[in-house]
Amino acid sequence: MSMDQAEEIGVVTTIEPRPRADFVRTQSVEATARRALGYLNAGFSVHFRGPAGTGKTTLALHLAALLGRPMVMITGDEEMLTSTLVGTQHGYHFRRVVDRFIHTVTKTEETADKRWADHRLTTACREGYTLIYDEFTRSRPEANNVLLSVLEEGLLVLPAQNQNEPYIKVHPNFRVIFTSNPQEYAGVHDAQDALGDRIVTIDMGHADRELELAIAAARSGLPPTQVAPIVDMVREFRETGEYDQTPTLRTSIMICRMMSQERLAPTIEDQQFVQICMDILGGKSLPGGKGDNKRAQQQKMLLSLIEHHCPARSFTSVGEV
Ligand SMILES: Nc1ncnc2c1ncn2[C@@H]1O[C@H](COP(=O)(O)OP(=O)(O)OP(=O)(O)O)[C@@H](O)[C@H]1O
Repeated sequence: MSMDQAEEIGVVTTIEPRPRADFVRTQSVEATARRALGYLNAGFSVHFRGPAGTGKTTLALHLAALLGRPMVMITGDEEMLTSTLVGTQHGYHFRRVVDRFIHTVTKTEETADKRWADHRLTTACREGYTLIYDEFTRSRPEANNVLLSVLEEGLLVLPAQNQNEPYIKVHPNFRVIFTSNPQEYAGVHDAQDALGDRIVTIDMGHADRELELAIAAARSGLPPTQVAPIVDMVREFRETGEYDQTPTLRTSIMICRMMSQERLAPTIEDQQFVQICMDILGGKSLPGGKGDNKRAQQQKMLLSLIEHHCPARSFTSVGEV
């Protein structure tokens, strides 16, 4: 049964967040985490806003682990409705009464009631869980409006269909950690002013060199000396602006993990290493049309970046280090 199907019948799957063993804490990460935790402890919800691959979701999960409450997660999208967040009525509940006293008579009475099922927001508000609402600006503002009274008055107003319970009082431990990417151009709605006014927004930029290096080393298991040329190459590529899709932290992690798996040394002499870099870095640009030499120029630029940061014979293979 999928998570959505389970929710349809009123079972919300929660996660017990645990600190990740490979979570990297540099001074800059600690400083952002401390700031955000201060707001959360004061009863506010926070919003990490920044481009793709800047560590927003990872930090949100880390903070959820520090809050020590069960967690539910939602990812915003265009199809999101208030009922997807809050809950809905589903199926029929049948009741049958059979008259067993007079054997010759079978009296059957049937009633059918629609049943209400809480969805993730309602469960989190009721139980005081942490809600991570990833990419919340992909949802239409009308769907998110239900959060206004949750965050301001501490009341979750339930739809009229749920006649037994018009609203619930939000548990004092309930918090939301939002993330959004303002650079996405497709299917994103500006965060409504009213919602933005109720949450603390912290802007996240691309990781500094120290952080990118530490994350790429932690996620690949390679020593920092092996990771440094890759991180420097990706960072220089990022600065050129010569791509259609920004090479993020994930680009550094991918190349380093491939090096670790294939036991490759970061040198232009290694054909397999060069091919992996060309695949991963080259994929950041859209293919040019026939006769378009943009692609050829870009490949030349990438090769010279590789040569500059990973020159011949600068390293032995990973296995020999
Ligand atoms: N402090 C950290 N420690 C370890 N790994 C990290 C850390 N921050 C980010 N990462 C890693 O960097 C990558 C990008 O991070 P993450 O997915 O959190 O970014 P994001 O900003 O949420 O991206 P997107 O907007 O594309 O979802 C992931 O592989 C993540 O595991």
